[in-house]
Amino acid sequence: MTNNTIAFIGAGNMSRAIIAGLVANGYPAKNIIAANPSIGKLDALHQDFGITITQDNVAACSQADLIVLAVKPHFIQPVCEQLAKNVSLSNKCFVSVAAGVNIKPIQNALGFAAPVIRCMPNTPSQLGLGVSGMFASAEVSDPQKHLADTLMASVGIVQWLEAEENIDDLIAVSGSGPAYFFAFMEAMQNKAIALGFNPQQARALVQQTALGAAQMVVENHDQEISTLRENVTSKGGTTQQALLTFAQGGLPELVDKAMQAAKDRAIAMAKDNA
Ligand SMILES: NC(=O)C1=CN([C@@H]2O[C@H](COP(=O)(O)OP(=O)(O)OC[C@H]3O[C@@H](n4cnc5c(N)ncnc54)[C@H](OP(=O)(O)O)[C@@H]3O)[C@@H](O)[C@H]2O)C=CC1
Ligand SMILES: O=C(O)[C@@H]1CCC=N1
Repeated sequence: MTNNTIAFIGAGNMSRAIIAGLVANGYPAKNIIAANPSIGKLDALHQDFGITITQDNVAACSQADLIVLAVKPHFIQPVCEQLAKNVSLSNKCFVSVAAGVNIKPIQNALGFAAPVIRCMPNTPSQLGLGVSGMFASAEVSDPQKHLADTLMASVGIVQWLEAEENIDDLIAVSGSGPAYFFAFMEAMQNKAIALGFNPQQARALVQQTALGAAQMVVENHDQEISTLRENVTSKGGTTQQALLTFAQGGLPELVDKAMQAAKDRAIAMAKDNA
């Protein structure tokens, strides 16, 4: 498996996160190549992980077995058309991490029914704590699926999905999800500062509380999250008042609406990128 060459097209946040995980898990840096138009992020990847870098997508893909498409969604089509024109693509498998770009338009841009895997990771992948949803087109072989699984398992947990449309559901939960928690932490941090803590204290209080709460969920897997919440909530106490305020403000409905909006946006993007 580690003999396979993996090319990353686009050297931004997601590529960096996955490359960091791969190298940390012992994938040979000499078998990883990243391509990006500007040189700064490439230089950093070379220095930090020892991988091969190039500003030429075609050169990166020519030797690759697995090609990770990690550009913004609107660049997927032109990048695939460029590769189709200039690289012999038979026997190569594509992993697209782009939100809102379905397999069919990727295959259309590549000019044939290429093996394509949709993958929806998230940014905690850079710590090895990611979640990746994966869906493989019918053309993907078992060894290609295994290689893609190895790739993403190096940065977190992998969930193979039954239908491509489940990727849009997963984006709303775990793809965009880190930002929901960051937004909540930002709001808590702002109030902590308003209460008189300095910014460093406010951040320390909020981040350790978030980390502790998440770790409690992880370690108490036999308990419902609602039970952990109830354990904090003394009758007639402070937490109860805060939670009542959340409920009166419609927090559960708001979360429902926000996640639905993320899913709807993924579907709309897929129509634009069809
Ligand atoms: N960020 C996230 O939380 C998640 C992102 N995704 C998906 O991952 C993809 C990448 O996102 P992210 O890494 O955050 O984005 P970034 O903007 O960090 O990275 C995209 C990179 O693509 C490069 N690029 C632009 N045009 C080309 C091209 N023609 N050929 C090769 N490289 C090119 C850019 O280079 P330059 O800067 O030099 O222009 C940039 O470095 C998106 O499609 C997004 O939907 C999926 C899950 C989570
Ligand atoms: O916001 C986005 O579109 C991407 C996909 C999931 C996280 N970031």
